[in-house]
Amino acid sequence: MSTVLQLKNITKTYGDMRALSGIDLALPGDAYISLLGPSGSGKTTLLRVIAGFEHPDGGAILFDGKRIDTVAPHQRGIGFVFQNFALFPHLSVAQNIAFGLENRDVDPVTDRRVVDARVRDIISLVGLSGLEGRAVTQISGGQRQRVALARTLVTEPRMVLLDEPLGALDANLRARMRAELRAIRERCGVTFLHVTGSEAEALAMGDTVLVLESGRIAQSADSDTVYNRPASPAVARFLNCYNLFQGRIEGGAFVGGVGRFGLGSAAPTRAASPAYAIRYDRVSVRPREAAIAEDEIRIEANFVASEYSGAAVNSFFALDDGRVFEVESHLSHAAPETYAEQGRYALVWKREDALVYA
Ligand SMILES: Nc1ncnc2c1ncn2[C@@H]1O[C@H](COP(=O)(O)OP(=O)(O)OP(=O)(O)O)[C@@H](O)[C@H]1O
Repeated sequence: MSTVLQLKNITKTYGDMRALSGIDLALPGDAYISLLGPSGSGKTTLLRVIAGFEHPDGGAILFDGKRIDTVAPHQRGIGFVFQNFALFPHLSVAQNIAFGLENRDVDPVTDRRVVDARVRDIISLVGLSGLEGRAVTQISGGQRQRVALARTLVTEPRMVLLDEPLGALDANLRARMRAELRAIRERCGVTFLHVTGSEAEALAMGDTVLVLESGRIAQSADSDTVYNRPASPAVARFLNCYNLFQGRIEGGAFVGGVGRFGLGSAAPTRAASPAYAIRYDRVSVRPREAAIAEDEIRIEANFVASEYSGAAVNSFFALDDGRVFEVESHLSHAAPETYAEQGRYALVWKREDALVYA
C-alpha cells in the first residue's frame, strides 16, 4: 500500500512543555487509522500539525511525497472534521455542504449545476438523502456528524483528520456511527486519521492503531496486535484490560509485591522497567483449596464486588497489598458465577498467557 503521509522526527513544544517528541510515521493510502492516547498525550497537537494549524519546531511532513511544512492549511488537500461539527446554523444541510466547495481557495466551484450534482452525490454517500433542505438545527446529532463529514468530503481531500468525531454523541449513537464512518470511508477510499481517547473505539475502527504516549508513538500496529501484545506496560495500562505488576526478574521468575510468577517460554518485551501483565479475561476464579496445573500461576485475594456489563461480568478482588485485581468472565462461556462477599479465592492463569516486560 502506498504511503500518503509521512512524518519525520516531528517535534512541537509549548514553552517548556514538549507536546510531540520526535514523531516518525508513515500512513498508508485508503486506510482507517485510529490515533489513541490518554488525555494530554499530544493527539490534538499531532492532528493540528498535520493540518497546518500549528507549526512543528523541527522535522518534516511529506504528503504524497512532497514537503508540505510551509503549505497553508487550506492548500494541503487534507480535510478536518471538528468534534463540535462547526456547522453554519443558518444554512440548510445542502447549503452547509456546498459552502466548502463554493468557497475553497483552490479551484472553487461556481457552476450551480456542478455544485448541486456534487452535493447530491456526497449526500447520498453519507446517507443523508431526503434531508437536503432541512436546517442543521433540526436534525439529529448523528445526522449533524454526517453533514460535517460531507462538508469535508465534498472538497475531495486525499486524507481526512477527525478529532474525537464521535465525542459529542451519546453512547448508543456512538456505537452505530463507528460502523457508519468505516463504511463511508470505504466507499470514498480516502485515508481517515481518527483521534480518540477511547480504547474500544480505536480498536473497533482502525485498520491500524497508533498509540501516543507523552508525545511519542508507543505502538503502531493492527488492533489485534495492540490488544494482545501491547508494546509497553503504559500501553497495556491504557487499554484498561490488563492487571499490571511492577517488580523484577530473578532466577527465571517475575518477583512482585504479591508473589513470584514463573515465566513462560516467550522472551520478555523490552521496556524501561520490568512489569508483568495478565489480561482480565485470562484469569479464572477457583475455590481457595483447588489444585492448579503445573503450567498455571496462582495468587489469593478477597472478593470485593462484581459488575455486570451485558456480555461479560467483571469481578474485583483485593490483593494482600491492597491493590485491586480484575477478572472478566464472558457470559457466552458460562452462567455468571456468584462469589461470597469478602470470600478468599484463588485467581489462576496460565504462565504462557502473561506478558512480561523487562
Ligand atoms: N496551545 C497550547 N499552549 C500550551 N500548551 C498546550 C497547548 N496545546 C496543548 N498543550 C499541551 O500539550 C500537551 C498535549 O496536548 P494535546 O491537546 O495535544 O493532548 P491530547 O492528547 O489531544 O489531549 P485530550 O485527549 O485531553 O484532548 C498537553 O500537556 C497540553 O497541556
